[in-house]
Amino acid sequence: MTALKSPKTPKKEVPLTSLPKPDLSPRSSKAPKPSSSSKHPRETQEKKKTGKARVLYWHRTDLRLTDSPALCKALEIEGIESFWPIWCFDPEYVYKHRVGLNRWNFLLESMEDVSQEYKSLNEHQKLWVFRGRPELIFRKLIKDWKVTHIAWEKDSNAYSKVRDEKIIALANELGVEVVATPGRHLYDPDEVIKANKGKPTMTLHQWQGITSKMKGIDQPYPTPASLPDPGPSDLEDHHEEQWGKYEGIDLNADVRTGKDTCFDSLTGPSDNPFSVPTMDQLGFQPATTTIHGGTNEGHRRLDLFLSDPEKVSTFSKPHTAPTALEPSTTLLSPYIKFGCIGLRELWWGCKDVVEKWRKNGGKGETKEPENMFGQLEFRDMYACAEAAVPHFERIRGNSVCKYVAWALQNQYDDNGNEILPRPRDEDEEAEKRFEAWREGRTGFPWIDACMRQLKHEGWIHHLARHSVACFLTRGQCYISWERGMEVFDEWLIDWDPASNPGNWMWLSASAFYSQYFRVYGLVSWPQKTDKTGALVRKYCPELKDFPDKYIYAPHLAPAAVQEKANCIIGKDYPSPILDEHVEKDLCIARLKDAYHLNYHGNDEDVLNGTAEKKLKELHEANGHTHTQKAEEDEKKRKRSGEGALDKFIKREKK
Ligand SMILES: Cc1cc2nc3c(=O)[nH]c(=O)nc-3n(C[C@H](O)[C@H](O)[C@H](O)COP(=O)(O)OP(=O)(O)OC[C@H]3O[C@@H](n4cnc5c(N)ncnc54)[C@H](O)[C@@H]3O)c2cc1C
Repeated sequence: MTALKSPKTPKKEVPLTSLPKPDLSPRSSKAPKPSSSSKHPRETQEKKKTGKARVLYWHRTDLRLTDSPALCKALEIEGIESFWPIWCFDPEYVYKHRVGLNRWNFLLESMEDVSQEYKSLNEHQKLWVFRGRPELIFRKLIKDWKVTHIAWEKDSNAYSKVRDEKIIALANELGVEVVATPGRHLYDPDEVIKANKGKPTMTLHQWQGITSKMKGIDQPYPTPASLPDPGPSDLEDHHEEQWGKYEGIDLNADVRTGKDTCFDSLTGPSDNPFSVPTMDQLGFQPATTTIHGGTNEGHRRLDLFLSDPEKVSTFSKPHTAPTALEPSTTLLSPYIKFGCIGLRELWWGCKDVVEKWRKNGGKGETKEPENMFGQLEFRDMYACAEAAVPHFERIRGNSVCKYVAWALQNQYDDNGNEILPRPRDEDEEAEKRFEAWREGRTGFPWIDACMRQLKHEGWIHHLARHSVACFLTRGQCYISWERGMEVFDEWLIDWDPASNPGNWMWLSASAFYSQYFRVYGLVSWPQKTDKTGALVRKYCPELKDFPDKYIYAPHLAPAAVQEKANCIIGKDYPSPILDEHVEKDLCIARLKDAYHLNYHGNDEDVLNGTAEKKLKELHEANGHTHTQKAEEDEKKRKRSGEGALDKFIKREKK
């Protein structure tokens, strides 16, 4: 294990009242290795019958030991006799959520890493991994292991709340104490929403106003330097329950190998019980990403960022480069998503560095929202919106989402449930555009490179996310943001239930942002940070020999240039699927209509279909349909004596 600096000495003293006493110290003090003469846990327990609490610490998206308020709170429980850090591999997650191979891989690596961290504190410890539905597992463990407390890091998003409620109900039924502690955000979203009178925070300014009246952000919490022993680990599995039973559709079927053994038994293979499953056991093919999970890798990246005071102090998100081959931002999002690093470590680490930089006369310090603090605040702002808005992840029923008559919107049955698997939409053209976008073959190299990078790596730069999301929705394709979000749900390693829908609503000008007329250019935008098209050459290798001049618009290259580059557009690389400028104008016009009618996802007219009808009528009346637009363009061209492609070439020459 690498010795890591603590960003700041914690000011918070954690009272250590429990017996045996876990040692909580800052991460910088490397955990002592257990001596080779350590006794077997059961033997040790015989001698120390001092305590009576038997605690399960349930890891979810907090795969770290550092800066964990929830873990600290769990270790403070009075009189701990046995302590098991556990993980439940839930079939609902494995089958019901779209999760790409890169995120699976990252998760398993992070679980393995945290398990090793536990081992380094106490040789009898590890991450105890179970395979099955948490409510069944907890029932069994409470009975068989005589558990008295269940502790976890509380999250406020809709997914977690449903899961938490089940376990809380079970604990109440069986007389077990629950210790759920927030820690995934700078401020507990539930508290912020309460302070905002139950309303979501829809601007950063609003979030800042509310939190400025709350207690300041906690300092990083200390890392345990020792850990109580686990209790007995025998657990009879008579297959009395179908631990991994799942009857819905397997949304990850397309990335499976056809054989999955993860849920064959509650505790995993008999020769390695409670172990972290492998990709193979989960039935998955290998991942493709170069981004690796783990609290150690997360801290290495964090330390690297903090070791550059100028970079930290002058960080300005709009000035980072989406075209860079090496990430020009921190690439900490996957580690934040899986809780491999603590948020307070990053926040106070940056505060410390910036303060020193200032004292040393550093110049050019950036301010919120573009600096690092602003980035983390945006994350909290979305969490406080998601937790307060039912159906935040879709249009229908979502009170903050403007209604636009997008193509390929989610379909619902009479009971309001989404129809899955999704029937192919009647709008063939939109389906084709969507597939081309997803697969990175739109004929616009910047979009295609970003989408191919996303699929391959599970991460792309924030402004690359802007580009592809804008293109798919209000920029050119006029396709529902729900469809784009779903692809991100699957492919992003850093997928977050608040940040993903929140940012998709932002980019489609459905909420948080309203300047729908500002659209990213498919050539001009990437050219701002890289005229050579390095990212395109990497992810669209068929274009690698095009001269810089045509790298973002190879369809404009003369035939001789295409031949020389060994890539004929329309044969070796697709022709553009649409006319960038015509579609942009149409999209802006339709968004203007939608803003005029100003419907939201929970309006009665949206729920009963009237809004869509009214909007389409308005588009028709205003001349905002493809046919009307084509006729109008044709007339204009005839008047000016222009050929169909002339304007592209002129634009290119400018
Ligand atoms: C359409 C779209 C979808 C997105 N989906 C997600 C998602 O599912 N999960 C996710 O973590 N981020 C999402 N983002 C936000 C942002 O793109 C990523 O957080 C960022 O690119 C991660 O890279 P980084 O760690 O290098 O970021 P940095 O610039 O180094 O920022 C540091 C941290 O700040 C937070 N952050 C920065 N910008 C945002 C933002 N706009 N919204 C929320 N948090 C932010 C992240 O935790 C990030 O790790 C999305 C953005 C867009 C446009």
